[in-house]
Amino acid sequence: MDPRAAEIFRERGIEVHEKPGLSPEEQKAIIGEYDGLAIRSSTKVTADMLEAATNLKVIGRAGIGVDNIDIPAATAKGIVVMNTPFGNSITTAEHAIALMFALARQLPAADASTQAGKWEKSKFMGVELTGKTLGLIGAGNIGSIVAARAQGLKMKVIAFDPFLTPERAIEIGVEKVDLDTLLARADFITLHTPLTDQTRGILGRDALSKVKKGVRIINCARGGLIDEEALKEGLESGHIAGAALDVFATEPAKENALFGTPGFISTPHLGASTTEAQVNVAIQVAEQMSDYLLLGGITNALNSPSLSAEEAPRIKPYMGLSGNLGRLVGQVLGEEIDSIAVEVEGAAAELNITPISGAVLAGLMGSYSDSVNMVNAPVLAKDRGLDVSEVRHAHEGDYHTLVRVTARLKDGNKCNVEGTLVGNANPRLVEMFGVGVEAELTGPMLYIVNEDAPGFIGALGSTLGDADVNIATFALGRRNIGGEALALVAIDSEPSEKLLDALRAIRGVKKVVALRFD
Ligand SMILES: NC(=O)c1ccc[n+]([C@@H]2O[C@H](COP(=O)([O-])OP(=O)(O)OC[C@H]3O[C@@H](n4cnc5c(N)ncnc54)[C@H](O)[C@@H]3O)[C@@H](O)[C@H]2O)c1
Ligand SMILES: O=C(O)[C@H](O)COP(=O)(O)O
Repeated sequence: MDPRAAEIFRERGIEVHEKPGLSPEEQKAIIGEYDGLAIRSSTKVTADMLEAATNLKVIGRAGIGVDNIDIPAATAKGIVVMNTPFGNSITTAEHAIALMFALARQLPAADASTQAGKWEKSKFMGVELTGKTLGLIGAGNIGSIVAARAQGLKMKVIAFDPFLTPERAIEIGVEKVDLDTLLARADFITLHTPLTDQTRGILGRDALSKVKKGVRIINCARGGLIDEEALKEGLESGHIAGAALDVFATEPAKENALFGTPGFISTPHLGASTTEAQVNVAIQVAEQMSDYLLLGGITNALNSPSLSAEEAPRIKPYMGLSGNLGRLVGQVLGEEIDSIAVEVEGAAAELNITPISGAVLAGLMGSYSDSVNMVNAPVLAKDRGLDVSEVRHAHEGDYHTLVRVTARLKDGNKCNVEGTLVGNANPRLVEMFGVGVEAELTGPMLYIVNEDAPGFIGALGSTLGDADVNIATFALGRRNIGGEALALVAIDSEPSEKLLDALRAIRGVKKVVALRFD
């Protein structure tokens, strides 16, 4: 990785250890010490390695492809995975074009022959690119840059990409076609898709049997996209005139069946290897990871919503409020919850709602599992079949800003809690289950539901006093005189089971739940 990455981490006050060339076992042995991991393509981040990553918060890929990272395993551990999706795209597109020229004019073989003193002028007859058809498989960032360069070379560009909209195809000047049409028409084929379960082997034996005779194939994306054995057979039979691979099914490719095949050209995964691209991705990955570790800003994450470093400080107090509202609902209603709605009102409606609902979920799911955060909470919630919806109300109600969490229970009933920020900074519960009650949710607390009758507060005070438990704050609310009342009592020490039983035995008490907040 370019040294600028380490410089940026250090400039921002983050200690950096550079550890090139470690074996997977050595990586696993030390990963537990680190908050962040910055990598290129050769580091494999497996579920096994992540098991030992007890402090890891973020993985930064200085590059585009993330097929070397087990993202579901990282997500399950609450680790953000980021890449730098644009930093090396021009460089990689240029490499694809370079390989296309190299194939058209057999440059590597001609160079080797000339330097060997052979002067084989008649052997190296080439083909022109002008007027030829280039087939793009994948027309995203890199594919569209390749298209623009190829159009400059007067090539006709056709593209197979199921996610390419007709409007975008017009914008980048390519004809959208299906894969079979591309295989039948293209004089040159270049691959620019990620390696996924859908794209693995996209140029397999069957597809390679359908290509136009004399086609030349370029792969600067990922090795697993092409069946290398079938490609070799196609080159040997002469049906395929040439192939240039920058990437291989197994890397480093120190041995490969394709080596030495006529018409075959290779480079050692150099697509992103220019000074400019490496500086770009190093700067981006270090800035993004530092923003996350120091400010909570999230950019280019593959498993978490974005949150700019500028917005993160404005959202931060809401995260505390929302996390505690989720925690309150989770601790009181627990397994009864069927779905959750997160509503924001007033000033909160101007903010990005996704991290707010993520914090609610993290608080709620934290009452069922350990090590829950915004990254893994949505996955854990989905696993439990918990539906989550988000609603934004621009109008201001009784409070200038409000977050409301409504839990729909399995029996169909709905319960809601609401909170605001006092002075835009201090989280405060303002309503619980339809009862107005103002409380700061902090530390150990007791939630008590009782019949509104004289004597309850005295009995509660003496029961806590007898157990030597000090009351920090006390919030009360009731539905109506003599009806159901609720109390939220912050206490200075954790309540024992014996104390909870004693509280439950007070006359008129219907429910006592011990709560814990950050
Ligand atoms: N050789 C290198 O050094 C190098 C450098 C950078 C990137 N890469 C590889 O290039 C890939 C593409 O990068 P990008 O920035 O263009 O990504 P991108 O996400 O911008 O574009 C990928 C395109 O592939 C399309 N796609 C997805 N599934 C497809 C399918 N089944 N069939 C056809 N098209 C499909 C997507 O719709 C998208 O348009 C990366 O994922 C990475 O693996 C390699
Ligand atoms: O996906 C990418 O960005 C490229 O494959 C670059 O990989 P590298 O980090 O090995 O240059």
